[in-house]
Amino acid sequence: MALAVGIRGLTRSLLRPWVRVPGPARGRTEPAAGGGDGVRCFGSPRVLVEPDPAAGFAVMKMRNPPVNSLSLEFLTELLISLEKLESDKAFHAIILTSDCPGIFSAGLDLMEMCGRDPTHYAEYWKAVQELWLRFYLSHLVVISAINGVNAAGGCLLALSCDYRVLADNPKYAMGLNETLLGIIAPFWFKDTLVNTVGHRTAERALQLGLLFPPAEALQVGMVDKVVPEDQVLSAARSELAQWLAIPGHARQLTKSLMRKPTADRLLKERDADIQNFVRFISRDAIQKALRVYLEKLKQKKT
Ligand SMILES: CCCC/C=C\CC(=O)SCCNC(=O)CCNC(=O)[C@H](O)C(C)(C)COP(=O)(O)OP(=O)(O)OC[C@H]1O[C@@H](n2cnc3c(N)ncnc32)[C@H](O)[C@@H]1OP(=O)(O)O
Repeated sequence: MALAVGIRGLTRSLLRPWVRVPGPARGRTEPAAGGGDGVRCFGSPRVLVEPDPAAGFAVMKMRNPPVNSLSLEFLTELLISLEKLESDKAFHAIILTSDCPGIFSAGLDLMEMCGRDPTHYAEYWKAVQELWLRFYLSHLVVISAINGVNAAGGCLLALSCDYRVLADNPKYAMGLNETLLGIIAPFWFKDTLVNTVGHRTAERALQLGLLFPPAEALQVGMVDKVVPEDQVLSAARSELAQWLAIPGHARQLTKSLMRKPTADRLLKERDADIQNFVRFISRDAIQKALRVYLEKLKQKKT
């Protein structure tokens, strides 16, 4: 099986980088995230970036409606946006949020894991790994402004940030709910959760597939702050000030010191992890479980 799917090659083949933002924001000069004037938003079809270079950060808005499920194209666009900001010395931080009302992310795109062939599963999983590694180890400060429900792979993305602000709405539960789908969070999802909430809470949360409403998410340490819904972005911006006041090299090296051992575990076994995923997801019983789950999501509407 061809496992060496290069994400950089993939991004080049899939996307024209930095296409103008489609829809209402196309070609428009919007107020920058931090309030500066005249800075152009940029991005790709599924990721809108509102830069505020004067303040040193950008707001990255996920907009893959209806539920910001992490499809291969969407993962690729998120990676391109991150790379672009990381390679520009004007930016020291990102605020990651959602442009889909009430939804931060529904997690990995089930359509990418259902009824496809092993080569596709391998390519998809490599992109999921890459997204986690790049966000988890980013030299930028990454703060998530979680403005909606946030399941499984979406929760992993938020857990990879340096700080999490969650909107105080009881509907906005978040967690790694994989077991509810009959699947298993991989070891690096587990490690990221353990590093955030501790072993006992993670063990219970992972086995039961718990999605924590805001008050509980705060209590177990899954998020750092819960604020009224209309203050999520401003709270993230205020928090950023403290992080940006620290000498950058000292903060970055400390982040790496804390996170590298966890990332190295995956880096050492990356291909084996892909093969495990492909074997697991290709099993008839797992495919059936995912189809049943998808069907339940659809039936919920009727
Ligand atoms: C070894 C494997 C390891 C894998 C590791 C991680 C796995 C994951 O991340 S799996 C994904 C887990 N996610 C979930 O369990 C969330 C599922 N979704 C929901 O609970 C709801 O959709 C949500 C609460 C997010 C939003 O609810 P609504 O606003 O009521 O929207 P709908 O439920 O009607 O959804 C709209 C539309 O989107 C489709 N959908 C939802 N989630 C996903 C998804 N993760 N992937 C693909 N598609 C998704 C849903 O079926 C609806 O489709 P249509 O009926 O065609 O409109």
